[in-house]
Amino acid sequence: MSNLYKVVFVLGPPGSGKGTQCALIQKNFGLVHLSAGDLLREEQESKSQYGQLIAEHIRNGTIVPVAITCALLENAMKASGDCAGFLIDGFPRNQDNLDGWQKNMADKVDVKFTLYLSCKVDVCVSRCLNRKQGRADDNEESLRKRIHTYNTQTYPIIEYYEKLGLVREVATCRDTDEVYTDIEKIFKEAGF
Ligand SMILES: Nc1ncnc2c1ncn2[C@@H]1O[C@H](COP(=O)(O)OP(=O)(O)OP(=O)(O)O)[C@@H](O)[C@H]1O
Ligand SMILES: Nc1ccn([C@H]2C[C@H](O)[C@@H](COP(=O)(O)O)O2)c(=O)n1
Ligand SMILES: [Mg+2]
Repeated sequence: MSNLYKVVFVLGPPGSGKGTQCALIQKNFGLVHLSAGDLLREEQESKSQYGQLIAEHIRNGTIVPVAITCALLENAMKASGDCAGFLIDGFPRNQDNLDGWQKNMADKVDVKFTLYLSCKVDVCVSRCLNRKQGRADDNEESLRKRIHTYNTQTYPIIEYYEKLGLVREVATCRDTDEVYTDIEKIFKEAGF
């Protein structure tokens, strides 16, 4: 039996429902949900030496250098104990994320596929503006920047995995339950 961590990346525009769907997958399949954005927000709040740098990137919708994010992800994976695998939400978000992951993690993990949650931009923006979680980047100006970063830097990463036959796309401009029904099939077919 392989000792490699099983990993599913979860990507999609801001507000497409990554966190919402990961919570359901975690509950029903026993994979551990690790949101790169949540880990960075926790690091920022912990008076880390990187706090200011992380806060600036989050406000500007730009991407934190991979050394920081990859270390947070690896530490969280090590701290998780036995589980069915990991849902890595919001990573790899750009070429720097992908390069850093390949360099440090490629030989420790088995990437099963990338779950791509697709959704129209206007629906995503409206969901974020109504989210009411007090996020510093859920405002119109930050959202414009986050969507620009998604279109120019994250979508090319989805295309990279698509060329490898590793993308499973689910449209999320529908009720949460309908979206999850499609996702459940994908995870069952993948043997989870
Ligand atoms: N299918 C859905 N229908 C309606 N609202 C939804 C749906 N999925 C998620 N939401 C709501 O939209 C908001 C954003 O969802 P969520 O936080 O899961 O998105 P996300 O992709 O993780 O966003 P981000 O990239 O900004 O972290 C939340 O308020 C959530 O409750
Ligand atoms: N790989 C990542 C993931 C997230 N961030 C930063 C920049 C994002 O705009 C912000 C919020 O992420 P979300 O919770 O929306 O997934 O966190 C990053 O720099 N690198
Ligand atoms: Mg999220």
